[in-house]
Amino acid sequence: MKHIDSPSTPGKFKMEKAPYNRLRLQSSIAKLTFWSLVFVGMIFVFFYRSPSSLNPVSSDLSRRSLRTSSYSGPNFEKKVRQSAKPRSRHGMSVLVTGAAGFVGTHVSASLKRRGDGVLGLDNFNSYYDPSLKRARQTLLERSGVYIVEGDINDGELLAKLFDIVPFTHVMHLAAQAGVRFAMENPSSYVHSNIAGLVSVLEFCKNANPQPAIVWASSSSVYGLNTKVPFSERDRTDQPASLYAATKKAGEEIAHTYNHIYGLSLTGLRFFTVYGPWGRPDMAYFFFTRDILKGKSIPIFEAVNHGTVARDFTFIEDIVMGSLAALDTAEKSTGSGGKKKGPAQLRVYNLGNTSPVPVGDLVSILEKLLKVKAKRLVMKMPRNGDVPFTHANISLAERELGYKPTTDLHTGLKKFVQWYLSYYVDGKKSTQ
Ligand SMILES: O=C(O)[C@H]1O[C@H](OP(=O)(O)OP(=O)(O)OC[C@H]2O[C@@H](n3ccc(=O)[nH]c3=O)[C@H](O)[C@@H]2O)[C@H](O)[C@@H](O)[C@@H]1O
Repeated sequence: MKHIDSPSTPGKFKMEKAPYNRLRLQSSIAKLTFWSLVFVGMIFVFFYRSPSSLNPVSSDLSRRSLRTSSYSGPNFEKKVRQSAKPRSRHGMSVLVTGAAGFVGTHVSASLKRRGDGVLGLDNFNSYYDPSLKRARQTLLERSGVYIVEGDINDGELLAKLFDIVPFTHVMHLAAQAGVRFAMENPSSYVHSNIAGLVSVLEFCKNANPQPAIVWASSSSVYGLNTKVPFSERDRTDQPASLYAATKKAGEEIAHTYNHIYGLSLTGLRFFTVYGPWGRPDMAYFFFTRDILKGKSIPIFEAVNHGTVARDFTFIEDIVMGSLAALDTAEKSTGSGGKKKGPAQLRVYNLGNTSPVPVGDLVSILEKLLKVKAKRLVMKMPRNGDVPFTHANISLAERELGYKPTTDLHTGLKKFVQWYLSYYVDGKKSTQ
């Protein structure tokens, strides 16, 4: 019995008599078959049905390959090609990152309207109400702009898009925005504004032909500077928030990619952009919501009851400046990741050059909404805000023909009209 129980014991098997041996052999084959089936079954269960928590790496890979599979196929490629195709041979083919964002939507629509090809990319994150981003997407789709849903850090996806389309330009607007949120979620700023920028530049540098890149920097890079108006020649080494620090880092990274790889790079320092389809995290937007709801609104003041002011800039002026930056961008000089000669490297202020105190912004909103605001004046919290911004725009005027034409009252009137039709008449939730 002992031998039957241990059939594989070497040496002892030879000692058995012949009929008994045959019986043992049959029994061994049956057992071997049984255990082989069990083993194969276990392998199947392990690889195909294991819960993701058991193997995070492989589950992440399989998730990614599932996602990537929705980025392939003739239908996907056709939509991408069609959207990115300019109307005429001389038009641009622009990849707009952050296309479902506030500035991204307006820039994409304007480019498409004038005949350029536009492909959008956006991850539709939930930093603010994603349904607003979806509504912007619907708007763009109606005008023929397709937005691919994906992240700028997804190398496989970027490779695919650059494979399908030889973009002439990249308008890089995807970013983690907002000055104060950086204290709540610092890593999201590093992920989007630094790692994400590098990811985009890596693909641009390797592309053949290399596109010219225009991207969103920020007025916040002037940080704690006191000399006004802020000029591009001023120092930018004292940021007041992590947001500002990541935008400043972006400008240095742009220098590096221009220097090593010959990428044509233009950074636009936007000054507190506002307008229809804007961002609900910005003061003018949630002040409007809260005034209408009868809620009090916190109005910050600087030390010694000093006024806090912003160079609020209307979205249509920003769009004009952004398109002018694309139109005047020279070609990148590199090819296949190698620099062939010096390339353009530019930075411009896009502001309105007339700062308005936040209290005055509230007064304009009160008139437009015909509702008195419950003002709660308070000391500016130490959360990354700066007391004032004021752009010197002479460089953009000279080189881009940039000339803002909308004052705060006119711009807010357009915003309020949109807000009322979207949220009140359209019965959308304000959250
Ligand atoms: O120009 C820029 O670079 C930046 O402009 C805005 O940042 P910010 O100017 O701080 O815009 P808001 O957050 O809308 O604040 C506008 C003004 O309202 C003030 N504020 C804000 C919030 C609040 O509760 N109360 C209040 O008085 C702020 O101090 C600021 O002076 C954007 O949020 C940034 O993403 C952008 O990069």
